[in-house]
Amino acid sequence: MPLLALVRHGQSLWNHENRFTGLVDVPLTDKGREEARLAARALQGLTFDVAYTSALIRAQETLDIILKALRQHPPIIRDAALNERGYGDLQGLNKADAAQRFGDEQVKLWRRSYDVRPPNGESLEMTAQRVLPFYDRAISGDIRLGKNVLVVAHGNSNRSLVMKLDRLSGEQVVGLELATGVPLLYELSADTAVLSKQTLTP
Ligand SMILES: O=C(O)[C@@H](CO)OP(=O)(O)O
Repeated sequence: MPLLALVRHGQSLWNHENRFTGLVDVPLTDKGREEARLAARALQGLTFDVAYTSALIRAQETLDIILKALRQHPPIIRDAALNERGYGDLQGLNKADAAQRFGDEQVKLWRRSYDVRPPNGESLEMTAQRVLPFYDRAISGDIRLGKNVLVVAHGNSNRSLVMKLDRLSGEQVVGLELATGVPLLYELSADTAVLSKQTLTP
């Protein structure tokens, strides 16, 4: 049965600095590179036929480190559809400073609700509206061919995918947090139904 591994990139410079990142193209930290190596260790023993990542360097570098550690060279598809949610005017702000300025509740709504849009940015719903059509037209095609697929993307692009795969509602997705560099492994049927899910703790 085809496998789908979902990985959020390792710690980025702005994760480390606690800043809203979104579409800003920041690199990994040394800790992020180590998290990528640990993700590879957790994925050891699996063989991937194709890999997908975003157009952003933190996800691409995480994928490169994982594939190098696994000594695998599948075709890589890089697509902006898998980019992090655009955080609009919040990009670059420190998250704790933003909570002081706008209030904890407002910042939580911007960060975790399904349909509240940060100023000039994307809600999770808007992110899902570009991630899920890409899943349907590209990734699920590979799964239907029986391929094992590795996706290395971002907190909110992966939250969109998990919301679909786990059939979470807009209310349930509020509580979904994805750690950097911790693979989620789905076993799917050839018609892309989820058969099982596990978290591969490094
Ligand atoms: O800043 C961001 O782009 C994201 C991911 O790091 O943050 P959040 O946890 O608010 O979704």
